[in-house]
Amino acid sequence: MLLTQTPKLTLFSSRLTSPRHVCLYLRRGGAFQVRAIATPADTAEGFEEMAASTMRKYYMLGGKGGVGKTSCAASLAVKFANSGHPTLVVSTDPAHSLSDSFAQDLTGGLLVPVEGPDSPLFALEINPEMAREEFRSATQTSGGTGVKDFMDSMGLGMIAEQLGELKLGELLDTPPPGLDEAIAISKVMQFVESPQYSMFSRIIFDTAPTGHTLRLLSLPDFLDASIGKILKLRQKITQATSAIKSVFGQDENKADSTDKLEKLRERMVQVRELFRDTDSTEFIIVTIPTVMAISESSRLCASLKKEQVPVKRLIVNQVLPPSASDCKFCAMKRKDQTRALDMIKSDSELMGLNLIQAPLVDVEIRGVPALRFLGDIVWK
Ligand SMILES: Nc1ncnc2c1ncn2[C@@H]1O[C@H](COP(=O)(O)OP(=O)(O)OP(=O)(O)O)[C@@H](O)[C@H]1O
Repeated sequence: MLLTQTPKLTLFSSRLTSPRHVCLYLRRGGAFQVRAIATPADTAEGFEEMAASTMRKYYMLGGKGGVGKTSCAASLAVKFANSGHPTLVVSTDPAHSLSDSFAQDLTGGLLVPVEGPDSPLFALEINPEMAREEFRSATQTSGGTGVKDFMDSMGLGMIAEQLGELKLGELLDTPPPGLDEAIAISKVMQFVESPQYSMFSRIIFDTAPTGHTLRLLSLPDFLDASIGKILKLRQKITQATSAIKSVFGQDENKADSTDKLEKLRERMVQVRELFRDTDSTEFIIVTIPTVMAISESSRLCASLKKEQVPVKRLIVNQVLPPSASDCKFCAMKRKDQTRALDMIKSDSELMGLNLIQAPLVDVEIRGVPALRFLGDIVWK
C-alpha cells in the first residue's frame, strides 16, 4: 500500500512493533529499507524546550532511595533559575536533604531564598508530620475514634460496630502511607495559586522514595472511597443522634469537621489531576545502573503509566566515566553497570523513555556551583 511518496524514497508500509515504536518499510528504487522510529509519546524535549514556555510547569523527580533524586532536582532548579525562570523546589521526602544539597539551612517549613542563581530560586522543605496532624484532627472529630467514643457513650453500640467493621478507627489512627506527601503537595498547590506566589513558573518536587510515590498515586482513589464511607456514616450518625446532639450542642463542630474532610478529599483529587496533567506536569525517574535499581524503576514506570502520569525521561545517575585504565574493582563495576544499562534497552517499560546518563563525579555535589556543574551535564 502506498502511503507517502517523495522523489526518491517511498514509504510503502508501516507497522506498530511495540506500543512505543513504529517500523517503517521504505523503498528507494529497487532497494528496501526498514527503519524503526519512536512514536511521539517517546520524544522528550531537551532542556531548551523544557525552559521555553512561560506557562507554569511542574516536574516531579522520583526513584529509589539514595540514587540522586535530590541532586538532580536541585540541579534542575538551579538550571531553570539561571535560564530566567523564577523557580520553587520543594522536598516532600520525610527525610529531607535539600538543605544538604544546597549547603544552606532550608528547614522550618517556609520558603527560603537560595543564594547564587540569576533569577529567584526558593526552596521549601515540607514538614510531613504537620500535614498528617491536619488529617488526624479532621477525621477524629468526624467519624474516627472521636465519633466511636461518642457513639459508645450514647449507647448506640450497633453503629459503633459498623465503624469497627469498616476498620475506620485503624485507618484514621494510622493514616495510609503516602498521605502526608499528598497533603504536602496539595498544600504547595494551594499557596502557589495565591497572587503572592504567582511568579513561580517552574515548580520542582523532590519526592519520597518509590514506595511512597506508588502509594501516593493510588491514594486519591483509596481516600475517595474511605472518606466517602466516613461521610456517609457521619450522615447516618447525624440522623440517628440529631435529637441527642442538639442537647449537647455539638452540631456546629461536626459540620465544621465534615467540611474539612470534604476539602481534604477535593485536594487529593486535585493532586491526582496534577500528576496526570500532560500539559503542565512531567514525572522524571531517577535511577542508578544496578539491576536492583533498574528493576524498581521499571515497576515505578509501569505504575506511573497505569495511573496515566506523564513520564518521558529516565536519568541513569552515577555511571562510571570512561577510562583507559580500569583497576580490577572498576572493571568489575563497569561490567555490572553495562549489564544494568543493557537491561534498560530490553525492558518494555523503560526502553521507550529518553535516557539521560549522568556520570559519577569524584566530588560531592553540594552547593549552587556544584549543582550548576551537574545541571549542565544532566539537563541538555
Ligand atoms: N552523579 C553523582 N556523582 C557523585 N555523587 C553523587 C552523584 N549524584 C548524587 N551523588 C551523591 O549521592 C548522595 C545521595 O544523593 P541524593 O541525596 O541526591 O540522593 P536521593 O535519591 O535524593 O537520596 P534520598 O532517597 O535519601 O533522599 C549524595 O551524597 C550526593 O552528593
